[in-house]
Amino acid sequence: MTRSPDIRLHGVSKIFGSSPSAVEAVAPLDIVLQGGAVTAFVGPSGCGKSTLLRLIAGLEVPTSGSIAIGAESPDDVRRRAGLAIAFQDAALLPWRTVERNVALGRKLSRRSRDAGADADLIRLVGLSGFERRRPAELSGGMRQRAAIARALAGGPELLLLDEPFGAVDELTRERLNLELAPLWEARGATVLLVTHSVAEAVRLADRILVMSPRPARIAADIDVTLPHPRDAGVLRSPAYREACEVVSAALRDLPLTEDLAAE
Ligand SMILES: Nc1ncnc2c1ncn2[C@@H]1O[C@H](COP(=O)(O)OP(=O)(O)OP(=O)(O)O)[C@@H](O)[C@H]1O
Repeated sequence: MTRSPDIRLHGVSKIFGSSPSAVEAVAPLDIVLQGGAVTAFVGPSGCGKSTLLRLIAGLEVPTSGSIAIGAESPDDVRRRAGLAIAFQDAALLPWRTVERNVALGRKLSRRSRDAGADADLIRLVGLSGFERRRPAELSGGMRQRAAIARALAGGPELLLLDEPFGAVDELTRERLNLELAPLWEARGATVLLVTHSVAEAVRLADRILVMSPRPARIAADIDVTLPHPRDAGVLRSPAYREACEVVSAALRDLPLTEDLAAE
């Protein structure tokens, strides 16, 4: 198994629109995100987390700076289907059934995996029996789970998850957290996760970047050294509670707005 390459952001910023109504979403950022690791981004609503993920996916163009995934640009990686995205709004193709959406994820990646693996993924995300349903016939949480199965079906080296479990009930979310992690770990994939849940970030991530209010800057950079798999035993440990407290404290320490920070 070859480890996925590091992602390097050099002076990356994003400003939407132009003066006087310009919105600075991301302040110039220099970061290296380790290949093969899970990095979680947490921070206040609207601080620029999704924009950062969209920049790394090549779906937005930085206003300044550059992004490299190994020796490639995000566009190169996206074009050869080396990255997969599961965003909040679960963009499935509405005219395709669950199984055909998942199969598309596999086919686009041009990797030779058999269709049986798709069925395993559909079962894993709890959608057995719903293979022939179209997105409109599913609940919001089911659509999110189908989107995750589709994202994983291509065996991407870079997986971008933006609040992927937002509409999923707590029990299913816990099960997915536990069962999906081994899939990307086995493939050595790099995972970037945006989440509003501190518990989920600590459960899944090797590193947590706490983002400041807009424009996004890195307010805290926290390594999570808990062992994998992070099963019920780990979740009951004092070390897990301690890690959650460190992240919560970093969030509590954030200024309410950028203006307050400057005062
Ligand atoms: N296409 C766009 N055009 C103009 N402004 C945008 C665009 N996309 C995002 N923004 C603005 O950039 C800022 C950051 O948005 P972003 O979606 O990245 O935040 P977020 O941290 O992911 O928020 P949330 O946690 O609520 O999903 C917001 O003020 C948003 O209104």
